[in-house]
Amino acid sequence: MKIALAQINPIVGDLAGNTELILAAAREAHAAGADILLTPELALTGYPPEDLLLRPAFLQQCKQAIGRFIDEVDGITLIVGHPSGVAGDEVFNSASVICDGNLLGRYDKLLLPNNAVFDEVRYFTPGFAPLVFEQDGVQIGIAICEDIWDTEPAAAARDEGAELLLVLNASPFHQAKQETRREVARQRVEENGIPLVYCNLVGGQDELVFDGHSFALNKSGELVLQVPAYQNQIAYCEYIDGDIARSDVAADTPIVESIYGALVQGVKDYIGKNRFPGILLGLSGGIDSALTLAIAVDALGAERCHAVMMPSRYTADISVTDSRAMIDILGCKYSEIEIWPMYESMMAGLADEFAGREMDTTEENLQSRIRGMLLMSLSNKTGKLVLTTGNKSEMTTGYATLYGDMAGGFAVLKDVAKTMVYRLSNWRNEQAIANGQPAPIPERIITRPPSAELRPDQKDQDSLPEYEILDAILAAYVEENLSIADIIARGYAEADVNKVVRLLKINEYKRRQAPVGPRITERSFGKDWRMPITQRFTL
Ligand SMILES: Nc1ncnc2c1ncn2[C@@H]1O[C@H](COP(=O)(O)OP(=O)(O)OC[C@H]2O[C@@H]([n+]3cccc(C(=O)O)c3)[C@H](O)[C@@H]2O)[C@@H](O)[C@H]1O
Ligand SMILES: Nc1ncnc2c1ncn2[C@@H]1O[C@H](COP(=O)(O)OP(=O)(O)OP(=O)(O)O)[C@@H](O)[C@H]1O
Ligand SMILES: NC(=O)CC[C@H](N)C(=O)O
Repeated sequence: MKIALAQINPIVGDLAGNTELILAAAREAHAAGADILLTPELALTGYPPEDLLLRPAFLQQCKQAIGRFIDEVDGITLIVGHPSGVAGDEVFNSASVICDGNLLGRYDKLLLPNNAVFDEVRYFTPGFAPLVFEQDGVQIGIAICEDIWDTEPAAAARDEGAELLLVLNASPFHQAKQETRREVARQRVEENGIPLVYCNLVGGQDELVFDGHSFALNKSGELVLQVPAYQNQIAYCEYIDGDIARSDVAADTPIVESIYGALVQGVKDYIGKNRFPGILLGLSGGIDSALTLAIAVDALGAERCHAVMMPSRYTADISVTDSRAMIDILGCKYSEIEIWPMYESMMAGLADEFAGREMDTTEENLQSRIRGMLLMSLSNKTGKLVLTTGNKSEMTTGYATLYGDMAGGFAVLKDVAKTMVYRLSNWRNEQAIANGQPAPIPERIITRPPSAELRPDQKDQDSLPEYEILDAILAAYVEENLSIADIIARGYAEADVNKVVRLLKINEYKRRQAPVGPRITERSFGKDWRMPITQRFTL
């Protein structure tokens, strides 16, 4: 029995397009001799459909699409993920088994994740029974994503006679997630002694990135199929003599490469699925905007990227030289716009109001806001989306200007700490050199000390702890959820920990106004960070 896994990239809410995508996958898999086509979780709607699930018309159309699968899928058993039910009543997260004009059965997801980025209890009623169906004399059980993260659903399917478990998934990426998934799946295989096939989505959806990385484990728990990350493709494995035979096992993707891939996929799909002609960004000669541009060019091609250098009196000559050098390598559209005349004009307009007051961050922020305004004006005129460049360390400490460098539509590095910005930049350069291409990020952009260049001789580290320390404290507090005391007990200076946590707390309002950006860690400042802005808890 040949099983096809559709590692596809549906668009949330595009029921007609996704239906065609699934039908095309069924035709392709059938032509390749497959007996079964397994799709990802909620393949019909894309994942997560969020409050679309509350709209009666949406669920009604999902039902019609299932009718089309029943009418049109031919010669292959389709296992398709979709919502079922009636809005306002019971709605299930389901998988239908469809073959040659018949609906052989419907499975409803038993375990609904409601942690981290998941909200399934808001939308779905849990199912209550396993589904096991027969194909070519083999008893096949079904599970949907979270179902395999606990023991019972797989055991229930095995108790019903399943000899093989097929799992539909919408499992978003974060650092090292693939190892975790495989380990979870391996435990189910070990407990039940049956092989498992895991089909995951690929693609970006707002802040989530699905890396694909579909796989199969044989009954000994060995990896016998692994589909490469971020590839939109149909993969195949064979169930022979009671087990899955070894087929193509793609090598694991190293962490830095997998994060870079997630950022590229996130940008590509946000821009592509929202139909923007391209992107704009402010290129400063610093590492954050340089890395953001490299990612954008990899995602969209140089011709869809427009970098704008906006020097001021405080911009070092090397910032302009290095920006031009980067553009020479990447070949994207580039403009230079002097901001000092605008700054002086704004300051003249404010002179009476500011009379007798010292210079402070107001003037720094004004430069940032002029740049933000120029980029947004170019966006309005050209239809291109502005990418913001702030990283997670800056989003933690509030080291960014509202309506200034935070102005834009998609925050590429929002979940990438500054230390990871360096690792990604170095990796991208090394990868280019290894492929015989010029390194996209000029070396000096990586080696010079970071500066906002908003006043003379400014360096980020004048006002922030060293990034190594800042990022470690940030990861401990945000991702590991440790208390201030726990982090100090790890050996960090009390003053540093207190400073970082204080900055984190007082800047919640800024994060709430920030654009979405791809999630790459176990806890990003997105759906999985829901802190009150107005609050008094201090530990
Ligand atoms: N709780 C609250 N809820 C809602 N709004 C609140 C608020 N607290 C202040 N605000 C508002 O926010 C304003 C302060 O925020 P904002 O105007 O952004 O300004 P602010 O946070 O005071 O300053 C921005 C900081 O970011 C640094 N920066 C700027 C640009 C680029 C970079 C870089 O390296 O990338 C760094 C800059 O050097 C400065 O330290 C207040 O004036 C007030 O209007
Ligand atoms: N001279 C400039 N020209 C164009 N854009 C700029 C300029 N200066 C700052 N920006 C924009 O504002 C963002 C914030 O940059 P800033 O230089 O203040 O700090 P940063 O966080 O160190 O970023 P980077 O590493 O990109 O310089 C930059 O990434 C860039 O998009
Ligand atoms: N969609 C789901 O049920 C995903 C939940 C699962 N824990 C995962 O992240 O892979």
